[in-house]
Amino acid sequence: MGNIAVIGGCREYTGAPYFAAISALKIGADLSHVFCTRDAASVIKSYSPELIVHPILEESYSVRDEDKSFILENVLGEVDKWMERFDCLVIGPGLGRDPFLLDCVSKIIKHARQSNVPIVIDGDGLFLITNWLDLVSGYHLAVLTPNVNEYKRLVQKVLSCEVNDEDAREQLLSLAKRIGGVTILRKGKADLISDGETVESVSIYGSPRRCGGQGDILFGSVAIFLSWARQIVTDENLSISSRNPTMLGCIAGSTLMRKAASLAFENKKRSTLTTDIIECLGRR
Ligand SMILES: NC(=O)C1=CN([C@@H]2O[C@H](COP(=O)(O)OP(=O)(O)OC[C@H]3O[C@@H](n4cnc5c(N)ncnc54)[C@H](O)[C@@H]3O)[C@@H](O)[C@H]2O)[C@@H](O)CC1
Ligand SMILES: Nc1ncnc2c1ncn2[C@@H]1O[C@H](COP(=O)(O)OP(=O)(O)OP(=O)(O)O)[C@@H](O)[C@H]1O
Ligand SMILES: [Mg+2]
Repeated sequence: MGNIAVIGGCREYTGAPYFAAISALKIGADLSHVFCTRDAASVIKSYSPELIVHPILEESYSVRDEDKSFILENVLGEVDKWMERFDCLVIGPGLGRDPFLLDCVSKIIKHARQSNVPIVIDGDGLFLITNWLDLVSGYHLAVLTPNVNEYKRLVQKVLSCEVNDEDAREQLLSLAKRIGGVTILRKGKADLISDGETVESVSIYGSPRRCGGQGDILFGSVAIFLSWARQIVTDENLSISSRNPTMLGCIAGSTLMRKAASLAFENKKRSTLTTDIIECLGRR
């Protein structure tokens, strides 16, 4: 039922990549890998024996200038060894913004694209692509999942204007079109999703609580649902829909995340945490 790889996790953030990877696993993925920095790896491993953790990324502070190209090659070699086994790459949870690290990640995105592996990008991955749009522009298997701030930065950069909530659907449609038909899931009170062709909205009741990490559950979920939707759409015998698999993945991920958050809130009220929501992913 799919293998997912999360590229993220550095000295500051170890929760975000864990939330994304464990969510994919709990929803039904066979394996979840995490590619992170050395500092983050043993912390992430200690949260769960279920995850496969690769401590291969490096931040500038731990690398001498003369070693950078060698390390870059090494990182790419390690990720490439696994690339063909991945059904989706999840890029950005807790990645941080170190320039050398982001340089490595942009090369990983290029390789994933060459191999036709879908990529879901969030958090610091969005910071990277907002500055280097060519990395995803025109790639139909790319999904961006911006929160309120990340969306604002994307709109300013790509459309050279401010966010227009009066005409939210039209603006999202033109944004997705301008980035060459990538799929964008704009998170908020209602989640709006567009691939530049159509716009869908998911507004089932979620949770009034906003604990950090809910976005990470969401895009771990989108990754696994998108890989299933892609199999269904491409397998003639299973064909139940001609819809864009990235749109289907976003709709399913958003619906499940909101439902799980509402179940968790019924129980834990204001003290609901991301781990409580993850516990509800498999509930009915
Ligand atoms: N435990 C962890 O390790 C976590 C790490 N995270 C990582 O932290 C880094 C920064 O992510 P952030 O999510 O802080 O991104 P940003 O730095 O863009 O901050 C988003 C802020 O906007 C606020 N916000 C959300 N919806 C809003 C609305 N409708 N109106 C007004 N404010 C709103 C949020 O409360 C948050 O403070 C990323 O690398 C991310 O992956 C987060 O995913 C949270 C959990
Ligand atoms: N006002 C809201 N009401 C209900 N659900 C919401 C609201 N805002 C966001 N959500 C839901 O919470 C999930 C995460 O969105 P959010 O905007 O919190 O992302 P984020 O800031 O990236 O989160 P994170 O803290 O994990 O980085 C989305 O699935 C979205 O549907
Ligand atoms: Mg986020």
